[in-house]
Amino acid sequence: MYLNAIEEKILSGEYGEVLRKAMEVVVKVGEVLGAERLIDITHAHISGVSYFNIGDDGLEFLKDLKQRGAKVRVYTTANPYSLAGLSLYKDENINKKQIEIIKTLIELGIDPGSFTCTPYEIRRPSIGEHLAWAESSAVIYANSLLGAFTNRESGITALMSALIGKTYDAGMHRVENRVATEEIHIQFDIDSILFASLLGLYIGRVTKGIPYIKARYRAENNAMLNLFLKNMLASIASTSNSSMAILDSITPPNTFKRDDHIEKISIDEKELKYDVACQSDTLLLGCPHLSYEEIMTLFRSKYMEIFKRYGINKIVVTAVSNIIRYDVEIKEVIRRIRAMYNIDIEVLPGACAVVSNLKMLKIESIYTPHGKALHYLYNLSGAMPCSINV
Ligand SMILES: C[C@@](O)(CCOP(=O)(O)O)CC(=O)O
Repeated sequence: MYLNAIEEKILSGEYGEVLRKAMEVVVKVGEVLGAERLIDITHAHISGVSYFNIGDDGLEFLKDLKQRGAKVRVYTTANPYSLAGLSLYKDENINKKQIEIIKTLIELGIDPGSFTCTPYEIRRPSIGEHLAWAESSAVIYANSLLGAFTNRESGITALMSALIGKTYDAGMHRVENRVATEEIHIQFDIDSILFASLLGLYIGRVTKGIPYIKARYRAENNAMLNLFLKNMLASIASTSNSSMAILDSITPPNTFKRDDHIEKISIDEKELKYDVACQSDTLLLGCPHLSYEEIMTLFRSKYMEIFKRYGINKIVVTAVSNIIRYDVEIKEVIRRIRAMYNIDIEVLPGACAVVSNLKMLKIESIYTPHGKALHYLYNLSGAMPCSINV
């Protein structure tokens, strides 16, 4: 791989051991993927934040980096923390360790107002920006909807890229690699989060890499349309390694190439099964995180009546941290919903229920319309996910 003079110096250790190691990791991964050079990034997003996922070893690794003076070189956001970040566990040690992870990441230079799986709601990349993002749902959103360029990084490679402000020029960073592998025709109107999700989970299972999706979306407003798209994409990324889908008439032109001689697949509503026979009195909304507009769209009578019919009396909402700007408005709606429907709502900015041990919080099962949560909840949190048609 060609390295410029500064990159060479970093790699030879002239700027210290932390940067040398970070450069070594990025160059090695790049060489394996056939990169000929490094490119500058504008924004890194790291995963590996939940104490339940990274454990003591992960925390030690981050603390060691900090002690060696590591600091990110570019704007960097981080994934949400587990519910232990809000001190929700009886086990003080778990809360303490999660808070230490958060503190260490902030000391490394991560935006303290981030901690979200939707970093594009904190800083929206422009078309053509090169990023080093982990978090599969954010990666596929950035490539497919925003016209940005990022590979699906691991927590470690994204962090190493953040430290040097660069990534390797391979994979999704090159337009010639952004070619659809099959054309998928959706035979029904996408009109709910659940069906957008089930469709995404299905597409993830059949795609060879980059599905070209032709679909009609029937959404009441832009917030709902965004919910359909982001849940479909997050679900594709849950059941596949895919880091991009090309959405007909939506994905920005010139950020992908077309090949007309690809397999055509058509998907009918009947193929999407969701008869999970389980029930709960609790609903999880916000996987990926909800924005303020999305919360307000879902906190309306139309949906509360559906939730009541399912026997739900508690809603846990995980959301992008910047919704705290609308604290007064959100609290007022929550108060009205409690009075009218007897449903308690807890909004948790910055946190993620899916990466938290829910069994320890005595949550055995939970309703959710989100495909990513339906896919990961059981293995990551121990709670049984029940699908709800919203
Ligand atoms: C399932 C997933 O969202 C878990 C992220 O948790 P953490 O930030 O690695 O603790 C990872 C992904 O989808 O990229």
